[in-house]
Amino acid sequence: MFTGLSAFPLTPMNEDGIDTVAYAGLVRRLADAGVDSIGALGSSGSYAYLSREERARVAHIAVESAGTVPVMIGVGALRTRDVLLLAEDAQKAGASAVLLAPVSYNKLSAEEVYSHFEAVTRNLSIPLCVYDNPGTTNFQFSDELHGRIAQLPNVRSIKIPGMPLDPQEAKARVDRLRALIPAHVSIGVSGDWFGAIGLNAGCEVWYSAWGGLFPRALLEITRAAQRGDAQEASQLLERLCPLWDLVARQGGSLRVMAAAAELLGLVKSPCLPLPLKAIQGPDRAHLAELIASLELQ
Ligand SMILES: N[C@@H](CC=O)C(=O)O
Repeated sequence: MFTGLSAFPLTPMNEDGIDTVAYAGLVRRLADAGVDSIGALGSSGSYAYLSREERARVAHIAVESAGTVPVMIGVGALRTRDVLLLAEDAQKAGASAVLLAPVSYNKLSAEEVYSHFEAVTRNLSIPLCVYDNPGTTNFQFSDELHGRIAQLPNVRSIKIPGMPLDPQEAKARVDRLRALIPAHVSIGVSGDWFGAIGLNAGCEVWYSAWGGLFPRALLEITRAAQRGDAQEASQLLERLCPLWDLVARQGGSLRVMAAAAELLGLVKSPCLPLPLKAIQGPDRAHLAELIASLELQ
């Protein structure tokens, strides 16, 4: 399951908690578009804002609605004990894999992160993807730590943030990591504007937030890269630059994705867990124009 496009849907909320109908619709839409896997409860799925019960509910709906498409469930939490419970819930829901970020409040040491992954993988019976996302966890993995964690049982993929923009430097980055991790562990790129460069540099999977909303456009890029058409993949991604510029201006994808989902009528407004809010004002109007002009669907 750790190849191609892994799409990360939003988790829409309403006044009662999870908007289960809208969520099932978002997941079915991804499965119908033909994504290779679905990443439920990633950062785009607001995992850090939800209770254990809400997360278990989301995991069940994701697996049920995805049909035959494998589902990976985010199980990150501050305490190892809570991660173990969340991983148990994900396995009970029928998840194909779990995604684990070293969530922190106090800055974690490399040894603490290693022990955390060691404890979780020891208790898992499904694959795990290591979620490297310093922007939200405040933890910077070294390549050496990735190499150590990748040797643990059940580790099958690493989701790395970003990529050098120069193709040769990107390839060197992937090659350096590849030399440290076993062949059965795939390397995935995230940060959507790096998708084509990462796949072209040898990443096997694109972990994509916007793939959770516009699967067809991002699948086109993924398939071009997979068939070796690096130029086509880069050009298709560059076409979306105005969207990436808007995301950069807003400091991340989540609030922009929420507004896009609301504009498309895929979720009701407001759809994010408070205090988060979808973008409003001129940038929201600009987003509506972009969705139309870029023919995103
Ligand atoms: N980081 C995103 C996915 C890829 O960009 C998420 O966790 O939702």
